[in-house]
Amino acid sequence: MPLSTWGMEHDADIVRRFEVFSQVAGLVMIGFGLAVLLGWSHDFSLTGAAIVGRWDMKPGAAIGFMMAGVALLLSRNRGRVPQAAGRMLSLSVLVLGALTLVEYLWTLDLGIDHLFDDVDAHRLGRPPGRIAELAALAFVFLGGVGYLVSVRRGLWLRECLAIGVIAIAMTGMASYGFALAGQGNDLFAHMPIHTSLMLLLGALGWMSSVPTTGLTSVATANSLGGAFARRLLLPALLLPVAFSFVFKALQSRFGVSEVFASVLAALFTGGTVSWTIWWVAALLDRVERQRCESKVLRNDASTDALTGLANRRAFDAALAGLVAKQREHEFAFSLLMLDLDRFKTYNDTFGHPAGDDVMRLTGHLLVSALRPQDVPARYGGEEFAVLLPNTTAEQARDVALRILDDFRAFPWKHRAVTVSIGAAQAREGEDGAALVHRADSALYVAKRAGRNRLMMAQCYPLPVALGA
Ligand SMILES: Nc1nc2c(ncn2[C@@H]2O[C@H](COP(=O)(O)OP(=O)(O)OP(=O)(O)O)[C@@H](O)[C@H]2O)c(=O)[nH]1
Repeated sequence: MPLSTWGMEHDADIVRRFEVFSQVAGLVMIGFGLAVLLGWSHDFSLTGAAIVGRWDMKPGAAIGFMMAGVALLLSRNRGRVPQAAGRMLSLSVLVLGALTLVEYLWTLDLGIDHLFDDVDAHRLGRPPGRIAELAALAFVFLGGVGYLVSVRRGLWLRECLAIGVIAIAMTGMASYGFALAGQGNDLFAHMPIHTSLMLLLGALGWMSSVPTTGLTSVATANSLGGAFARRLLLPALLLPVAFSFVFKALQSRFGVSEVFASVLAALFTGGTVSWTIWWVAALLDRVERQRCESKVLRNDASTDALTGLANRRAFDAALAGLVAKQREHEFAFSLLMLDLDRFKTYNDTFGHPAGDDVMRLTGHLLVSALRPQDVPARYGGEEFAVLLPNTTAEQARDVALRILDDFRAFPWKHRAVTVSIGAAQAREGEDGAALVHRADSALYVAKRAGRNRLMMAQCYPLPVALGA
């Protein structure tokens, strides 16, 4: 079932997947935070084996991620108490980050950094267990995102804050590669890589929890743009960071020169961008071709091959549409039924191919006599029908007389070709079949009256012959 927000159509399945991702992100943050806290309390480093020489996530950060994770899980619950609890937790994440920043800015110690003994503390020259500066800023942003999502306010501020968290997380990840290569002594040097990863997960989790609003609505859109965003955004976000990380790690672990590592990172990043552009171009090309093919197929299915007019199926659909529209609004429309006169003798005398030429020319004559919104159709054999929207019987009569004149004036190849016309304005509540029947009956009367003329189907007992 498609959901629609901001004029975009969203696929319910994709929306659900994003919501599930947000819940998984919440669970991972809680689990990771718990594991880190356990590590601190039992004196082992969770990431020590994988991330040599780097310090672990601080206990304060682990608690921040746990609170953000629970808030994310609660965001799915519509109850008032869980909603209020989720809002409080998000505000707590914000306050945690803000207090840490206050500590840095005014060299204060508010006592929030002393949960566990930190062996790195002396090396860093700051209180034990204090969250890195940029991680603290990211917590302020992350808490803000969570709060704004839960109160359904400040859409663009919320998206800007989420992008801020993502930017900090990605810079943290990229600079980790440099730090590995022994060149990182800047702000990011003491922000652990897994803090960056959890921040990224938190921001994406909050953005995915409201998948039909903000920037995420593009990724869940049921369109080509949505398909691009779903497939390309995350790789585009992560791959360049991953490359710089991997090649800097190569530099530090295997003694690859800095120039060579940078060249490799540039090559792979450039290759990824080129591949992405190629992929988008190939997909656009395929979509364009499919659109052309389906247009041809659609035309084939609704067009009469000989005359180029609408076929019977398209006529029936257009008639049903007008009948339905008339039921909803006050709306006049009329129908002309046309039949070539003595066409059998034409065929018999000049041959079937010459008869086909007449059929084709009839198509041209009708199109040139009508407005773009009128629907001329081949009804069957040498019988034609014309639907005239927004047209009263009087106006339909003028159109039919014009067609009669056009046939009479046309320089036909072998002999004059004329047409008989029956016209009827749709009555209120009348169905399509009844309207066709009345116009067809008028056409029959026109034939009986001598052909080459118009007969109006009226409310009067006797039809009125015109144009003879
Ligand atoms: N060439 C050609 N002839 C067609 C086509 N469709 C129908 N016809 C012919 O149109 C003729 C219709 O003949 P009738 O129904 O007897 O009517 P008529 O000769 O036009 O006479 P009235 O309608 O009474 O004026 C038949 O000979 C059909 O074969 C077509 O697509 N091409």
